Amino acid sequence: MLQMNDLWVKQCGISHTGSFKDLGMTVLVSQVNRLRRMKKPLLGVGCASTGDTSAALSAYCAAAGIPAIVFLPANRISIAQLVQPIANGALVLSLDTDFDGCMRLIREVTAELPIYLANSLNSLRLEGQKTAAIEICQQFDWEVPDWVIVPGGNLGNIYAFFKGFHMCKELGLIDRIPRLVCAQAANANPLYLYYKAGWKNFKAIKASNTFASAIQIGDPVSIDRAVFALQNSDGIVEEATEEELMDACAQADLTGMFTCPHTGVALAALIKLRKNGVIRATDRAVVVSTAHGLKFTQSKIDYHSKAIADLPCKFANPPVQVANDFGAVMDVLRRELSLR
Ligand SMILES: N[C@@H](CCOP(=O)(O)O)C(=O)O
Repeated sequence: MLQMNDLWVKQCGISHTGSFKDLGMTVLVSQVNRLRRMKKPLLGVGCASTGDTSAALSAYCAAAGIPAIVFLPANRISIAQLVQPIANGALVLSLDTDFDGCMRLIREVTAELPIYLANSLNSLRLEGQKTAAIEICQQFDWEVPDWVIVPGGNLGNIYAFFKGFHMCKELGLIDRIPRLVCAQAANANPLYLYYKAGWKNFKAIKASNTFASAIQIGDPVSIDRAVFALQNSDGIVEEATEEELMDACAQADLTGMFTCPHTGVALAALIKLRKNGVIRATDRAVVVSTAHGLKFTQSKIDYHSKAIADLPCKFANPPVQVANDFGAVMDVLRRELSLR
């Protein structure tokens, strides 16, 4: 469909807690562990989260015996993401606000109490996350891809990728930095709007509901870093509607992947940029897959059951209800298999 022969997906979500957040959180929690051994007075480590950061923080804090405190927007994250910090023994505050509200609160709280802030405005996180960029270079034997497409919400990750590529270039391991694309959900697109306005007058927005709930963020903490990364990599910002991102996920899953909606946003951006000729058929492009699709089964079930209002769900593959009867089963098989 895209007629590309050098297209890759960098799987950053097939990891211990099922998202790329593991890369940076191991670095941050290791440092906190060291601070505690040095008897620095820390009550614990805290974050605001849309579900992945909190899962990573809780897991590594549990392993290190450090109290974790997570602020989550009530009813805005998946069940799988909610149960991760609960199971790992974190103190979970489910707040009647969105992610941006949680972020404001945790910043106020950590200014008041000796709780170490674990969101990606802490550069230790980005030091860990940048290793994905180094790995991409290494996996291509230090040949730089033309494009790297990263979903963006709080916007630390796009900067972490830039940092990783920039470091490789400084070290002489690669000769250029790939063009970065930050892909946002159209329902949560403050960076896209800023880009379209020629980087003039950034305005935080109220993010609307999106299936890509982990990037449902209207006031990203790393906005300036993201702009720096994009401006210094001849970067682009693209957006994807709910229909585009869910269709892109479903199409990708047909290849054997099991994508999360945020990866769907990046894939939808790729499809658009390929269709309008910005990305060429022969370009080497890497789409960053940020989380495991198993964290987002409800939206996939709803899609494949065609149970989403106003979404045609073009690639739905609903299960066929059949009576417990040999003839009925044979009829279905004959009908369905002739269609595939
Ligand atoms: N998508 C994030 C939101 C928090 O962002 P972070 O960059 O500060 O970790 C999440 O999973 O919580």
